[in-house]
This record gives sequence, C-alpha cells and structure tokens, in this order.
Amino acid sequence: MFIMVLLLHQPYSVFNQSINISIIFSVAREPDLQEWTARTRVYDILHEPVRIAMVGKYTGLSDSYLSVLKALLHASVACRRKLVVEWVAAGDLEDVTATEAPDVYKNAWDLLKGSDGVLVPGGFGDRGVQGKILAAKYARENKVPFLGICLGMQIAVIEFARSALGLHDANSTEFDPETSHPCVIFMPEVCSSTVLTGSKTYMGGTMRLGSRRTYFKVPNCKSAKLYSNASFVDERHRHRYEVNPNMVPQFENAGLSFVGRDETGRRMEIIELPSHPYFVGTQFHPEFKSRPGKPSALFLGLIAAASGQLDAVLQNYGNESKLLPNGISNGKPSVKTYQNGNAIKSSNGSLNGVYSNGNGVHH
Ligand SMILES: NC(=O)CC[C@H](N)C(=O)O
Repeated sequence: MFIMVLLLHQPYSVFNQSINISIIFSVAREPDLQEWTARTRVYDILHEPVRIAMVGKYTGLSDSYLSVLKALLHASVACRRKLVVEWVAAGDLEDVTATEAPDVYKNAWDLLKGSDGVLVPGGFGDRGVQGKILAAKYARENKVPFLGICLGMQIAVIEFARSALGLHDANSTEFDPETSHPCVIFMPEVCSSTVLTGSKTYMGGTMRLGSRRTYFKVPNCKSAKLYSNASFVDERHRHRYEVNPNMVPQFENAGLSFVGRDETGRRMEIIELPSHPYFVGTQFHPEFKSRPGKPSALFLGLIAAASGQLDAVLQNYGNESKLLPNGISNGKPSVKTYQNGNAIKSSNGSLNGVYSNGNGVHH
C-alpha cells in the first residue's frame, strides 16, 4: 500500500515517463487505478487516531507481525482513522518487571491503558505469556475492544478460565504440561490417536496449517455479522494447540461463547464475549486474507469498536446493497470486508475486486 501511495501521488509524472503500471499489478489488462488513487487520498487526510496496543513478544521486530500490521492498517483506513500502534512487550506488563524495572513496567501499562483497543497476536513458547494474559484480563474487565489471534485466543481462554471459572492453574499444555486444568491442549484428534500422542518429535508434521472451514454456530454474534452473516468462512491456520473441547460447556455456562467451530464441532475457531463491546478471539489468522480496500472482517470489527463505529458497521452488514463499490467515498465505514473469493461479478464480467484467490464466505 505504501509503495502505491508513493507512486499514485504522482500518477502523471510516473505514467508519462513510460513506466508501465501493469508491471506493478502483474496483469496484462489496462489497470483501473481509480480505487487506488481514491484510497491514497483518503489515507493522506486521516488525522483522528485509533490507538491499538500490540501485546507481543517480538515488539522490537515489527516485521514479525507484518500481516497483522497491514490488516490493522486496512481496517483503520476503512474506518477513516489514523492507525497508531503502541508496541507493548508482553513481559513488561508482568509483576517481575515491576520489581526489576519499575519505569519499564509503568510505561508498558500506560501504553496499554492509553489504547483504544488491544491485540494479542499469534506466537509460540511461554515467554511473555503471563503479560499477554494480563493484557487480555485488562481488556475484558475494562470493556476495551480486544482481538486475540491464535495464541491470542488461547490466552483469552486461559485468562477466562483463571478469572471467571476460578481455575487458578488453568493453562495450555504448551506452557504447563502438568496443569490440572488443561484448557488448551495439543491437537485433540492427534492425541486420541496412537503414536503421535503429545509427541514433540512429530511437531513439524502435526501443525494444523492452511485454509480450513469455520461454521458459525451462533447466527447473531458480532463475528457472523462482520462476515456478512455468512454461514461459514475459510481462513488460514498455523497452530498445534486448541481449546479443550471437554471444557467448553463450563466456559459457555460462564458466558464465553464459542461462536465458530469446525465441521466436527470439536475444534473451537472463534470465541466471543457477548457481554463485552468487542471481545473476539480466533484460532485462525484472519490477517492473512486482509487486503487494502477489503479489510479482514474481524480486524474491521476491532478498529470499528475502538473508534466508536461498531454499531454502524454491524448495521451495514448483511445488506450488501448498502455498501459502496469501493467502500471509501462517503466518509462512513461503509466498507466491504475481504472475504477471499466472495467475488461479485460486475456488469462487465470482470471480478469486482483484484483479490479473488479462491476462498470464501458462504451463505
Ligand atoms: N500461531 C500461533 O499463534 C500458534 C499458537 C500456539 N503456539 C499453537 O501452536 O497452537
């Protein structure tokens, strides 16, 4: 997007110097740049900030979270907000930092508390896990919009088990194999099979990867609405651990809703707290399908909630006719989300949307 901003700022100088813009798009047909140039104009005048705390392990290496950052940016442009990412190193939120480096601890909490929304991205290994749990707890208790992705969703589940169910040692078996309340466990269907049971040796082959289908089980939930009331969505995965399905009834009794599941109903894909303005977690990685002009549904939900526009966005959804073709010209968050392959045929037969790579939202 940034390269395009640079180029499209000077379309005539660039084009008149015989640079074939079709090379940039890698397509043979004459490109239609209207949408792109309109988007750069919108992008340029954004000034009202939306602050998102990114609570992760590699906060010094923003490239580690590049897809997440782009997805946040796509959603922020759609909501007409200037994205400000507050990097919060998860470990800095932990009690041990309060003792060892009080200034660092205070700064981390100030950043978190000054944010309009909290995002806990994916990750592996136990460093910073306690800090991520504290961030999820803060967002849940203070009704701050929250999106947890993959590990971020597992963190939210662990936090809920500890705080709302009172299971103080609840944990993922990734971090504590001996926990008496394993609320996140290693590949349930693999564990129930023979030789691969919990084996770290087979790690490489046991990662659940790629595009998988999630079915909405709760039709009126925020996530389903954000996905235009789809009955199922295909999103990309990269994980080994999952919510322990045997504990789901306990969680649901306490108010945590598992709104999206796989076809067996045993794998939890999307969580929501209905009592919270926007508290969503996904086992999949919605960031991978976000595109400029077609933000990921759940990132849009986060940014809309963080900027006081979620109700307007939710009302818009499920009614495609209300959406503008480019989603950027009337000053409202009237965007359509990127739902890979939900390509609408335009009147001239071309696909409405450049990115139509075969995934889908299905009604
Ligand atoms: N991509 C991730 O966030 C992975 C989460 C977790 N470590 C798992 O393997 O399930």
